[in-house]
Parts: sequence; C-alpha cells; structure tokens
Amino acid sequence: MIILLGASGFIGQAIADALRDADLEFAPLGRRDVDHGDVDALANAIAAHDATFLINSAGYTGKPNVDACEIHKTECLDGNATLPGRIRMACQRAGIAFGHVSSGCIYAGSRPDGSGFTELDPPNFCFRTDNCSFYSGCKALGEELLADCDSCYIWRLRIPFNEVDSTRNYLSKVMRYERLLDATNSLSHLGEFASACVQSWQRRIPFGTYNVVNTGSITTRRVTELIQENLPGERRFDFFDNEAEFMRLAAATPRSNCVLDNTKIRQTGIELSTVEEALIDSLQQWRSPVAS
Ligand SMILES: NC(=O)C1=CN([C@@H]2O[C@H](COP(=O)(O)OP(=O)(O)OC[C@H]3O[C@@H](n4cnc5c(N)ncnc54)[C@H](OP(=O)(O)O)[C@@H]3O)[C@@H](O)[C@H]2O)C=CC1
Ligand SMILES: Cc1cn([C@H]2C[C@H](O)[C@@H](COP(=O)(O)OP(=O)(O)O[C@H]3O[C@@H](C)C(=O)[C@@H](O)[C@H]3O)O2)c(=O)[nH]c1=O
Repeated sequence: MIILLGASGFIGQAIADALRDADLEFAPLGRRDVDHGDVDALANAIAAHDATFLINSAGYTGKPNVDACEIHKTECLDGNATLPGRIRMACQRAGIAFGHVSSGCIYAGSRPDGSGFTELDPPNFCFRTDNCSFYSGCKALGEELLADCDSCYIWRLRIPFNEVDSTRNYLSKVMRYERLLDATNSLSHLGEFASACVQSWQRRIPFGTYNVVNTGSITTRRVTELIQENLPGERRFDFFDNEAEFMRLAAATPRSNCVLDNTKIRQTGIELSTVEEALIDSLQQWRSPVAS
C-alpha cells in the first residue's frame, strides 16, 4: 500500500492516474483525513494503512501563479519547507521510504557552457543566493530538510504541461497570457513525470534527487511556433521586450527560467522523451477537460 498526499491537486491527480495505470494499491490522504501538521498523526496513518511507501505531492503553489506566494507566505513556508520535514519524521517513525515532489525552480539560467544543471549543482535561485521568489526559496529549503535522508526520492518537476487545456497547463498559459516572456526552459510532461515517480519506486532505483524533466530545453518562441504548426486556427503571440518589462507589467516576483539535465534519471532506465516530442504529442492530442 502506498500513501498519496496532495492527491486532490494538479500534480497529485496525475500521480494517482499513474499509480492506477501501474496497478499499484494506494490511499489518498488529504488534510481532512489526517492533520498534516502533526507528525504522530501522519505516522499513525501510515501504520494504520500498513503502507510501505509514501508519495508527497502536497505543497503550496499560489493561484493563479507563484506571485500569490509573496502574499500567502505562511501557507507557502508551511506547505513547501516545513511539511517535507514533518513527512520525513513521520516516515522515519513508521519505518518507510518516501518520495517528495519538488521543483526545478530553485535554479536560474544554465551552466556557463549552456548545459543543464545536474543534481550535483547547488541551487542558485534560493534564499541562500538571495535572488529568488518566496516560493522558490521555500522549495529549496524543503529540499535542504531532506538532503541527508537516505530513504527518500526528491523528484524535481519543471513547468508541467500535457494535452488537456487547463489554467495550470503551461501550453494553455502560453495561449492565454496577453504577452509572453521569451525564456529558455526545461519542461516536464505531466504524465511522463508522474510515471517516472511511480517507476522510481517500482524499479527501486537508488534514493536521491532526480531532475524529472523532458530531455533538452526550449525557448518560449519555439513553443509558440509549435502551437501555430500543430493547432488549427490562426494565433498571434505578443512578447515582452525583455525581462525588465515583464517584471514591470506582469509579475510581482522574479521567475526561475532554467535548464536542467535529466541524465541521472534516464541512466536508471526510466525513459523521458525529448521536450519537442512531448510538446508536439500534447498539441496533436489537444482537448478540453472531460466534464466530471
Ligand atoms: N504545478 C506546478 O507548476 C508545479 C508544482 N510543483 C510542486 O508540486 C506540488 C503540488 O503542486 P500542485 O498539484 O500544482 O498544487 P495544487 O494547488 O493543485 O495542489 C496542492 C495539494 O497540496 C495540498 N496542500 C496545499 N497546502 C498544503 C499544506 N500546507 N499542507 C498539506 N497539504 C497541502 C492541497 O490539499 P487541499 O486539497 O487540502 O488544499 C492539494 O492536495 C507542490 O509541492 C509544488 O511545489 C513543482 C513544480 C511545478
Ligand atoms: C505571468 C506571465 C508569465 N509568463 C511566463 C513566465 C514563465 O516563463 C512562464 C510560467 O510563469 P507562470 O507565472 O505562469 O508560472 P509560475 O507560477 O512561475 O510557474 C511555476 O509554478 C510553480 C508551481 C513551479 O514550481 C514552477 O516550476 C513553475 O511551473 O510563463 C509570461 O510569459 N507572461 C505572463 O504574463
């Protein structure tokens, strides 16, 4: 039995689908079921379910985007920085391993030679480097709390997208934002990310941190070209002149734009498609959400 925290969320729903696809038994545990602020309550819930693994996809992202974390600092600090520490203690008490969904947004840019940051590179968009959003700072703190844990996975997700139109999908955002920031980023196809998390446990790959992004990186301009090439109907895209204009007109806090290297997870045998392949595939299957 696997415990899934955050199952009601955008990422948690994708992980629940991946667990079902893999025929793995799981119990979604929400804040209404167990007090996530209470380590003993979490440990007892793990024991009561006879769980052997826990996946944490709970966290605070801010709506409609990370700008909201600049206002809701308590929720952001609790959901992203201290909750992972409590989960670690609860899992240690219950004697099980766990996986934690983190974010690639603790980096900015790329290595000096243009290649992606590996898991050995320290975060450079965090409170320690004093250049980050409150959200990114909290995500990096969350990772620090787990850094010396020898029985957990840290899965770094980066700007998720898939084929279902939604306010949380990066492709929908690009189509809806009035103006776009041209930046180079690594991205994660949501279904591939969720499947990679589940496979980490199924295949018992070594514990540690993994950049779970599609292979390669892409500019926003190239994403708009792929949208124009693959979706019917004429679309025009308007770009900010530079990041300073973006910050002045559209953002309350700086964004992480970064390139991550996914070699470490691919070397375990877990496959991830290239970012262009995954984007084209999503655009060719583009659809509205199924009404529930
Ligand atoms: N979406 C994205 O673009 C990315 C997300 N991530 C990370 O993925 C994780 C999930 O994000 P996402 O699914 O998008 O977010 P959602 O807002 O869609 O869902 C958040 C989930 O976490 C729960 N939650 C929120 N705050 C707390 C808290 N303080 N304590 C316990 N549970 C909490 C919510 O529970 P409830 O239903 O009770 O509110 C909900 O189940 C986060 O850690 C986020 O940082 C990483 C990279 C990109
Ligand atoms: C607000 C805005 C953003 N952008 C760009 C900036 C950035 O490159 C990209 C995404 O920015 P957003 O503000 O939509 O999303 P943001 O909240 O920054 O997205 C992040 O969410 C959290 C939860 C994460 O962990 C990150 O990995 C990432 O997915 O869109 C525009 O082009 N125009 C705009 O008007």
